[in-house]
Amino acid sequence: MILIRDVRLLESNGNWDILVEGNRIKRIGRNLLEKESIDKRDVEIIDGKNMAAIPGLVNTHTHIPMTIFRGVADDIPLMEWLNNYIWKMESKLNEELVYIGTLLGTVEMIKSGTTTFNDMYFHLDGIIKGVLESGIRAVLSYGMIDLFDEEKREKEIKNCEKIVKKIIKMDNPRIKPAIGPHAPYTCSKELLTFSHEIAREYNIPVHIHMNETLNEIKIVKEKTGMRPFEYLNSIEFFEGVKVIAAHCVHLSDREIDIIEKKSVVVSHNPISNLKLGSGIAPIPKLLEKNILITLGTDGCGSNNNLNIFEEIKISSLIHKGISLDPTSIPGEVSFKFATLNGGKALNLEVGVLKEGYLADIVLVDLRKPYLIPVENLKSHLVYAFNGVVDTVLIDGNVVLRDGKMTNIDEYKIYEMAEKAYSKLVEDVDIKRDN
Ligand SMILES: C[C@H]1O[C@@H](n2cnc3c(N)ncnc32)[C@H](O)[C@@H]1O
Ligand SMILES: [Zn+2]
Repeated sequence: MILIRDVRLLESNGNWDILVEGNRIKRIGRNLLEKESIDKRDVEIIDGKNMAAIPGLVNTHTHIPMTIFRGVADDIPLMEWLNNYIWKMESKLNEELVYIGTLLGTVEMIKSGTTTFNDMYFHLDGIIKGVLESGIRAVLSYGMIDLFDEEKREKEIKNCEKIVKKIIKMDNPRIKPAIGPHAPYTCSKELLTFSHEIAREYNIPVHIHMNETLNEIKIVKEKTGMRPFEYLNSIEFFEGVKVIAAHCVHLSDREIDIIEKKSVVVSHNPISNLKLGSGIAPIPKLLEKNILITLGTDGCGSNNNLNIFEEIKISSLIHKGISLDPTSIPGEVSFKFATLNGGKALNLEVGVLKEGYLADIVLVDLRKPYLIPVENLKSHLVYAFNGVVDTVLIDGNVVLRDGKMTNIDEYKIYEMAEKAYSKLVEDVDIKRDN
């Protein structure tokens, strides 16, 4: 058991104790050591004085191994970015490079309070290894791209089935499977239909890029005569499955109706959308409907970090700015995007500090200048905090203590990641500035 003592909570005044048993929150109360007559020899005590406890944050859209692509290709449009840089470098990836990129990404996420991420990428064995070692929680999908080629499609389908079965067989509480058709402009109708069917068969979510840029909408319209959400709806893509749609930047009213009617979950990635010049998703409009909004960072090639606190802040400020309405997207709402809503989106009992929920808990040290006056802590976590957290529990295990990873050597990972990066760029002929 672990007892976090004397810690501040966001939703109630004063200090509290949180008792963790196994991988769940057993009790939240006061003087639990006495009340629950816990034998001191059976419990690890964490001193929560001068700390606040918040639910571990949820990042609903990442490509975690892209940490080793960070900074390679800034300031260029999406299609050029994908074709001339990213997809070239990805063709050189292997399990080892992906494993290292994943480790770096999990360290970065845990140190900034993210305890669950929803990922779409390749070489899943490397990602799984990194997730297992780091102690983080993940929903993992194999990113499928067939570019409308039948031979590629068969390969993608085989890979997808293999990985879903492997993750399910692992039966690890911290790793869940999802189905990851990349996007309607890179996946054939058959591959999209396969994705829907297998997601339904295994009752697992679908994770897909949707309506990120005007260009891709034009491509889909030329191919199908419909806008992306209309096209997917026409092949019953949303029937009976939960779809997490990343981006959703350029939407028609009809598409917004489909999102609402089919309970599509939106992963709003404001920083990636800004950095790639894709646009700004109409979040205030979506909030008028019954639509679940969550937050994602996308990959480090288009952000360039995995600090979801930045998405919380900017997903509030940006909409105030473009609507000229400072009451738009209040801080409490954007904080919920990355906590309560993230847990709902992924069907995980995370994102709330509540008895019975999974023990994914983040402790923030309040003795920081930007968290004073502490009374307005809820506001600071949205508008002032830099995301550097102190202690993190995931699935009831302490993975970060006093800002240091407990179970992996972070400095060794930084070295490994530097080597991985040099290997990656030396094999690939991409023009680089320096
Ligand atoms: C899983 C696949 O998605 C690609 N990828 C990474 N970022 C984006 C983005 N913003 N939009 C579309 N695809 C992206 C990865 O580079 C990989 O090829
Ligand atoms: Zn993406």
